[in-house]
Amino acid sequence: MVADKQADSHESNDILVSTQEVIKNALNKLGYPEEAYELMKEPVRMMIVRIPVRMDDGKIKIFTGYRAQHNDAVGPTKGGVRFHPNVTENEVRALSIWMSLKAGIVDLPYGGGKGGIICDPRKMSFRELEALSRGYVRAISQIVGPTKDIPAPDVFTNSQIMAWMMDEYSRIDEFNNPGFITGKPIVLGGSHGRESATAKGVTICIEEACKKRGIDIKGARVIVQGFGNAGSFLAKFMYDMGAKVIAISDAEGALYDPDGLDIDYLLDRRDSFGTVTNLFEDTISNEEMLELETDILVPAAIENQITKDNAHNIKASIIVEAANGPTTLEATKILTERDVLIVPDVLASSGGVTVSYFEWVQNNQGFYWKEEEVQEKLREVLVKAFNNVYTTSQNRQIDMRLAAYMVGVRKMTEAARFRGWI
Ligand SMILES: NC(=O)C1=CN([C@@H]2O[C@H](COP(=O)(O)OP(=O)(O)OC[C@H]3O[C@@H](n4cnc5c(N)ncnc54)[C@H](O)[C@@H]3O)[C@@H](O)[C@H]2O)C=CC1
Ligand SMILES: O=C(O)CCC(=O)C(=O)O
Repeated sequence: MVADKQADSHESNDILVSTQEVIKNALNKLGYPEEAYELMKEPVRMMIVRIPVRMDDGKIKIFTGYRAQHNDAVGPTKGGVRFHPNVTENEVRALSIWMSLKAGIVDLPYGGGKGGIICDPRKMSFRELEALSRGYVRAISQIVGPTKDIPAPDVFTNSQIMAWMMDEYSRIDEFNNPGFITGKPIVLGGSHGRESATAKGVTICIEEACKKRGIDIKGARVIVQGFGNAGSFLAKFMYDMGAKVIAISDAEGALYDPDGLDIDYLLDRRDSFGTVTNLFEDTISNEEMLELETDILVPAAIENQITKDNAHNIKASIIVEAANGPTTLEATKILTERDVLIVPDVLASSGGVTVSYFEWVQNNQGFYWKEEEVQEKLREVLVKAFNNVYTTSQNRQIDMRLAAYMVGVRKMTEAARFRGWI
């Protein structure tokens, strides 16, 4: 038990440590003093909560949850809530820092926040999940709210969970408060385009990256790791654009067809947790899939999938990170030396929080936009952000991850400076 805990904290510690390393490097390159790094290296607030839930067998189970608020110099913090057995405190800390960077890159009036609960929703009933979601909101209610910290979906959470959380917060607040959370169902104040927004943002980044590398998406080979919210919509967008999606995967394994998979068929069969490969006998492993010949590779599942151990074997010429933290720093270095273009997570996956911002704006003004308006605004934001980061990387002769951190960290550091914090 103790050994497990140590192994866990070591792994997620690495994510935090590597994030801190790039933040430090970015702040140095921008010429900020040491105090800026001291402020930015950790969340300003971290809440740990214990949530009792009566399970279907009548017994009470206590769950541990977290909410990290990285930096609120620019505005309220914002970021998703993850339900996953491997959630750790340090992972949530790192994820909250990445949210601040995303908000900076796409220029939103937010800082970063992130939440997580250690649980396996795949093994819980609907009723147990509702009780856990409501219990989490009650536990963190003092530090969240539409002008403080606005949660959203992440791994293994969805619009139904957002709806329960919004309802619980509205009860506590004693009035209907849709702006407390984003990623809600449309009938409860959700925005058109939010469900597919992360994948749409990734698609826009793929289009821009392909232009830089002279790759035609039509006919290009694409591999997508993860078939949940981000991965499944992305596979569908690529498929509809005429790309050949040769492999997809989920937590159980991967499917591969060099002639291209039938994505519509797979979408019809996947379950609500993004699992589909368990229905097939002829599967390969996630590890094997990542090393297949391809033009574009999109990790859209979990952290630390591309490491120094497999980076030399990756064949893709473009990697677009839909997932948070799929590539380690060592792997980034190896791949960059091999001239692989990596579009980093903090840029590539920022479509989700961008449309979440649109949702929050619509909730605040009580006036709702058409799907086309959302899509047009999202494209404008993402194309500008991509080119800003790309140009920074070219001008400074640095990889796109460091360039993205430089772009992302600047606004909150300036805001903190004007506030007199540093
Ligand atoms: N949903 C959103 O709006 C956003 C999601 N992201 C990131 O995208 C990634 C995926 O998130 P979602 O699609 O929302 O989650 P999801 O819960 O909808 O889907 C997760 C997918 O990853 C697969 N998976 C889980 N563990 C795996 C493993 N060990 N190996 C391979 N596949 C595994 C699952 O089977 C599922 O297909 C995460 O890193 C998340 O933080 C980033 C920005 C926004
Ligand atoms: O939609 C949001 O507010 C946050 C999405 C998120 O958690 C992420 O980008 O990692």
